Amino acid sequence: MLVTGNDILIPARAGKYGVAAFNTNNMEITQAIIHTAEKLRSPVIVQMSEGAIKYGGQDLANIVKDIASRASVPVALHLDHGSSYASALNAIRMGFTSVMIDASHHSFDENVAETKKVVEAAHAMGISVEAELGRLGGIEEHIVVDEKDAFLTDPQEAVTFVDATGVDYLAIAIGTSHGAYKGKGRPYIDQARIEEIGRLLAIPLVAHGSSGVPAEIVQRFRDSGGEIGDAAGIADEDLEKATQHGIAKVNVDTDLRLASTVGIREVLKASPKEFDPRKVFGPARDVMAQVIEHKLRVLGSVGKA
Ligand SMILES: O=C(COP(=O)(O)O)NO
Ligand SMILES: [Ca+2]
Ligand code: NA
Ligand SMILES: [Zn+2]
Repeated sequence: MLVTGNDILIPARAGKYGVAAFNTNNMEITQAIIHTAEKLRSPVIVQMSEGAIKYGGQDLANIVKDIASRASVPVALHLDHGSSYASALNAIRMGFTSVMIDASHHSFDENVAETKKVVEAAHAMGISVEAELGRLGGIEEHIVVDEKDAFLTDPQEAVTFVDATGVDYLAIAIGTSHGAYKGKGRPYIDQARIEEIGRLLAIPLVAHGSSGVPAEIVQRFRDSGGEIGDAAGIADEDLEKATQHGIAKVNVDTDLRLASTVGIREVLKASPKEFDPRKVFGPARDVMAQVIEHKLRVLGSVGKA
């Protein structure tokens, strides 16, 4: 069933498990996410960035809403990295049940002001809101945040921010970053910082940049003709630990991008004569389902629906 972000994340925070928020851009990605969540009796969040809305629009949002509404587990449709009040309201008009307003690259006061506006409007319509405090490294959609500017979330500031805005869940910068290159080798996750913020805030916390970039998928990507440098993602045990101290929503996009491309590359390489799209996109869906299953198990949301 299609529900709000709070319907999924408040129980997750209380139950000390993480709920994956997977980015989608088409039908097959959406099917892999929701069907795997149903198979494992897991709640799940399907999210669309502004780029995905540009790419698939209301057509894609309607595919997500339709599959979600018929699903046997709770599913929320979430706007990822909404860049403005207008963008958040547009998503709500499209039927999203959760929206992120990401004003973390602005000053603290501007972030508070923008977030407050979205919270008031969204709550008037029964929609949950995510905001962000602190800056991740890597590329945040259009904003490139280089390492020295990437700053981690201050626990006291987080309390002030949540009190001032009434936001439902808070994305915090704890060492993760977007994309396949999350720093040299295993990214350092500031667990002490998560524990401190989790002690001070009862609301669900959000970890962005949480793809694991599994070595096996990276190898298959290379073996099927893909080119990628020494990619690294967050370690499973770091993610598991974070969910014990308040992280309840865990954003994953890169892993599905890699998995779907592996599925497609392997078919095209093995069967040069193939041109039935179902034979190309079907395997993409299967590889994504494997990656999704692994993530749901790592986060502990299996059987929670
Ligand atoms: O934070 C993410 C995705 O992060 P990854 O690049 O690690 O999948 N989306 O908002
Ligand atoms: Ca941000
Ligand atoms: Na988000
Ligand atoms: Zn993100």
